[in-house]
Amino acid sequence: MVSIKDDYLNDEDKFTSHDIEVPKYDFKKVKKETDKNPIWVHFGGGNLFRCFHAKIAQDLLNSGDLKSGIVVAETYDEQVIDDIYQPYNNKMLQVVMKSDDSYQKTLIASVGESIYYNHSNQDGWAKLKNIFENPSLQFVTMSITEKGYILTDMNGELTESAKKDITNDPDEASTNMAAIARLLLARFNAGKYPIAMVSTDNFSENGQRFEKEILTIANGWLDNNLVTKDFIDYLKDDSKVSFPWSMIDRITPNPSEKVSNILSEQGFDDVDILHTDKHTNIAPFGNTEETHYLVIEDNFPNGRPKLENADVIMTDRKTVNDADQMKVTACLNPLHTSLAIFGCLLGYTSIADEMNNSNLVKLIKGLGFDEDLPVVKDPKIIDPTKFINELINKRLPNKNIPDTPQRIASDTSQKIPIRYGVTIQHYLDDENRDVKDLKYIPFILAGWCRYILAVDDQGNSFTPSPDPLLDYVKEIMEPIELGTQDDELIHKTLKPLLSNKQIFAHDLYEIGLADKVEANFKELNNGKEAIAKALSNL
Ligand SMILES: NC(=O)C1=CN([C@@H]2O[C@H](COP(=O)(O)OP(=O)(O)OC[C@H]3O[C@@H](n4cnc5c(N)ncnc54)[C@H](O)[C@@H]3O)[C@@H](O)[C@H]2O)C=CC1
Ligand SMILES: O=P(O)(O)OC[C@H]1O[C@](O)(CO)[C@@H](O)[C@@H]1O
Repeated sequence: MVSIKDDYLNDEDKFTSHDIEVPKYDFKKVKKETDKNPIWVHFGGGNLFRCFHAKIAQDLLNSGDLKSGIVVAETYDEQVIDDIYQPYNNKMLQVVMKSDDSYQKTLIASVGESIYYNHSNQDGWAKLKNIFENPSLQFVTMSITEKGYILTDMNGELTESAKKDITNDPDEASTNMAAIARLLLARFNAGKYPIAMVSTDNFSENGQRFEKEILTIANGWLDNNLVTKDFIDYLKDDSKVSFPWSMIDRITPNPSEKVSNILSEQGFDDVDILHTDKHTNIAPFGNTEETHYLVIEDNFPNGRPKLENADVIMTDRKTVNDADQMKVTACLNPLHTSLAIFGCLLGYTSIADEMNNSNLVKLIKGLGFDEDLPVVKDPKIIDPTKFINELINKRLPNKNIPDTPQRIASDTSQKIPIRYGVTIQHYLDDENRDVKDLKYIPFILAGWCRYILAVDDQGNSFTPSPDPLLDYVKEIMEPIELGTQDDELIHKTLKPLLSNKQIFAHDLYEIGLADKVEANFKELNNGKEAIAKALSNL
């Protein structure tokens, strides 16, 4: 048997005899260097980070392009640090699930430090502040999920926590954005050192959103005389603090039981999957796909390691944005989310299995090729048609990837405006197109309304995936049950939902799309098996 905790430097054979590639560097030296000269901090040490960012750092440590390891900071889930990072000396096993059914396994040791960075943990609170006061720090990356950036409620008003954060001492910060702004304030006070703050979360213009939220906090502090105007100038000065935009793509499902069992059969010891109290699903191993893209705006005021040597595409903001729009608003995520919604409704628990349903394939091809592709810009660095074909023909059907519609269905309310709203906007902006000609997008939006009923196509109830707006939308849909066909009731019930710009990016009544959504909803809600029927008639 081999364990992550085994000494890969002195007992490399133990790993290689189990087909596990080991780091080419001494992680203890890397740890020392991380303590002395930190370069890279990452917020949100979840599965994507472990399988993607940490491997990039490993490649750079292997090639000598990076000397110190990543400092992982968790603001949210202390169990991730206490149970998954610390007991394994911050090491993990990356499993790449290839389409030929094989696994490529790599021991990753590129995390030099892991910290629970939350006001409730004063040690971590002080430690990360110290790291931000160090001039050597060059950049931060983040994968804290879309909801990690939220400072406002449904009405666009600051949440209670955000209000508290802007009136309180920065050292009392409770939201992620205020806790990070506190660190930038420490860096400013230590010597106005430069830094790049790179969001690698899955939403368009992520750098801009990140910057806006940090400035919301900082301006609140200014209004309350907690900081000086100099601090705001520092944050706004691109040569001091930059917020590069990024596009990230690598399907990284939660650690799967199947992979755990296979690893165990192959003689690997650390296979227990942890389901934390805060709903992170994480393990000493991470499972991911082979295909991956990371595109980052090259704006790093304090320098950076040669990320391009680890396959990262470094380019200008416009190209990042085009690549991101291509992926998040057109060629991947809208397709993924529609498979998530209809997969849950049809009782699927595997994305790959859904790809054997010709009606679902017809749906995502119609959405991707007929509605999204014609209005999306070619980013030039990645060919959109090739990308979408690779997704439909190779990535989604890969049976070796244990991805589930339930995972992708989480937080759908947060994803809809970007995944469908942007394409809708393109149709509204183009005088040669009519938004009313859209067929697949209204059908999918109606599918989500049907999903909120939490009853599948066989009439069985299911538990919807976590979503910050779930209670709100469930209450709206309360008057409707499976089989409701009363036009007036459907209209009255859906009206507050479909006119909500926070969720749909548009008032669907104002733009003339709501009638279609209501009609699609009625069809999808016409009793048992109505969804399968509607899909086949599409
Ligand atoms: N998993 C994937 O395939 C990909 C994910 N992404 C992006 O990365 C994000 C994270 O994905 P995973 O690492 O796979 O998820 P995960 O569930 O494995 O980990 C989520 C991480 O975010 C933290 N987190 C959760 N809620 C938070 C909150 N409210 N505030 C601060 N931190 C919070 C968790 O503690 C954990 O570290 C996604 O939401 C997406 O934006 C992007 C491309 C691929
Ligand atoms: O819908 P989510 O939760 O952002 O996840 C989407 C999935 O597709 C991806 O965009 C693939 O890169 C990843 O974000 C994830 O595997």
